Amino acid sequence: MLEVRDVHGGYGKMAILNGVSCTIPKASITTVIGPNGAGKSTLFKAIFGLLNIHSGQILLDGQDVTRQTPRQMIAHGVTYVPQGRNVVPQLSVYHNLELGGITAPDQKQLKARIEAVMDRFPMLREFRDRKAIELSGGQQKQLEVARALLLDPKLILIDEPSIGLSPNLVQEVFRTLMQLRDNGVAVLMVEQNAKAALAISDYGLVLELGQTRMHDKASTLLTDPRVGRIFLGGHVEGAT
Ligand SMILES: Nc1ncnc2c1ncn2[C@@H]1O[C@H](COP(=O)(O)OP(=O)(O)OP(=O)(O)O)[C@@H](O)[C@H]1O
Repeated sequence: MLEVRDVHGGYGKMAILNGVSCTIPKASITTVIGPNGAGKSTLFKAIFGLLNIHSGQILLDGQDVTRQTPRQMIAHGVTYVPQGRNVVPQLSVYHNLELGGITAPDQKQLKARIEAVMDRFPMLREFRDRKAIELSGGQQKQLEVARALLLDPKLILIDEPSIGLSPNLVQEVFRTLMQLRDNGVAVLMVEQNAKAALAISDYGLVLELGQTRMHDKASTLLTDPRVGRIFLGGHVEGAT
């Protein structure tokens, strides 16, 4: 579905991505791992049209989408859930969903789509009139994911979904991502919690110094001693 071909780019003239390549199939989860500053979040910005791309190509279903704007990427079926808390804290859950749908290409369908995402996340229906700030961290992340789903994405880019969440809530968010995968969505996530993320992923992408170092099945990376040694502090099972 998504193909990133030898992308170089950065902020202004400063190069951060120095040759990133990967292929993201439909109905799959890929986790991007790598040391701090490796360019993981920058890769997402490159895909979503928020970065100055110096060279290389980004293809979506075979179509060249390099240097498209975020609005165009949304129209192509790509959504981006940035790092941190992105809900409007003082607004209700329902109002947050309405706001999230503002950029949806088909506004007539918005109400029906909100109903559909509330069917998918019954918690949101239960708390529809509650202020977003009153939800737990995991529930707020689910609200963000639900908001992204209003745009009917085929590819969702999600940056550090587990940050600040307790282990139970992390599992809840991961389950949501697995459900999306089972419904045909491609998920590309950056996650510090690399071992847990790879365990629910189909593929892993290892970035270092803005370059693709490894791109393989998640199960292969999980048992690769290099991954454990370099990026996970030796915590991956089987690593020496
Ligand atoms: N808006 C920006 N302007 C200039 N430089 C930036 C900007 N955002 C990030 N950078 C730089 O780009 C490099 C890569 O940052 P990026 O956030 O992509 O790394 P990362 O792999 O996601 O790191 P982390 O795991 O710490 O989140 C860093 O050196 C960072 O300082």
